[in-house]
Amino acid sequence: MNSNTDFTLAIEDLTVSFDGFKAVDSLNFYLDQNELHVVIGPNGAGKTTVLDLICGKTKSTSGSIKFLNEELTKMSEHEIVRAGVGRKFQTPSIYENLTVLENLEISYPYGRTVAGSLMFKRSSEVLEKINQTASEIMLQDDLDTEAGLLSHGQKQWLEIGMLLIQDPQLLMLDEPVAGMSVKEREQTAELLNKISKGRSVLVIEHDMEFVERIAHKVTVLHQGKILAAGNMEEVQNDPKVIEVYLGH
Ligand SMILES: Nc1ncnc2c1ncn2[C@@H]1O[C@H](COP(=O)(O)OP(=O)(O)OP(=O)(O)O)[C@@H](O)[C@H]1O
Repeated sequence: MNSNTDFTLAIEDLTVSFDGFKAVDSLNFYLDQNELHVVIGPNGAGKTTVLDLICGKTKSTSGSIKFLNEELTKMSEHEIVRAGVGRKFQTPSIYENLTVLENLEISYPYGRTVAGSLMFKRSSEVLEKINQTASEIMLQDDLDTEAGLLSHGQKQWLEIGMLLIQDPQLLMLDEPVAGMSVKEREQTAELLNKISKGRSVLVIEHDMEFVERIAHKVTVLHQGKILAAGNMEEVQNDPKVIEVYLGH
């Protein structure tokens, strides 16, 4: 067994059964700081379930998930967010009729409710953080734009910004470029490369061109287990991976 202390995230022997069906089966998985790790694999492989387990949405049947040495399997979803885990789902959950600035402000960790944070007086510190986040997500010129008017890609970036403003040490993204234009994909690749510095990023993705652009490491899941792991080249040339996933 690895020593957990060196990793941002250390998953050991993690299993979840749904009515006897093991969606995740004795999984071992480690993530370093500054690492951008992509999980790929066929439909039903267990990718989303792994993210659900990490963020506490699904409870494990057995095994351990250590994040910065805290055991996540014992914590509620809320506690896991506060411990520094941010997760972006496929469909954006931004507030369409609020501006970009207001969306970012709502997500600032001082206010946990919409009403609470809107009533809070904006301090220069908060504004500075909002501006810094907006430029990171390429929306610095859209602070006063209603979120509903943004392009599909910009909405996805805004949601990433709403997570970034909370300074998560682990950011998880489920198919972040689905539905994006070619240009937006390129910009998202740059964005993810930037934001993996100083934290860990875990991405589920099917678009192999995008995976190639961003991944430091790739893990291939199949039937709840790791089929292969390594850098993109190793994984792409693995006959098992070609057989169950890339060859299709
Ligand atoms: N809450 C649940 N109850 C029962 N079965 C579930 C539950 N969640 C997931 N599963 C099953 O676990 C398996 C893994 O699903 P999961 O969504 O993690 O796969 P995935 O790799 O993310 O697939 P996709 O690429 O299609 O999103 C599937 O067979 C799914 O039906």
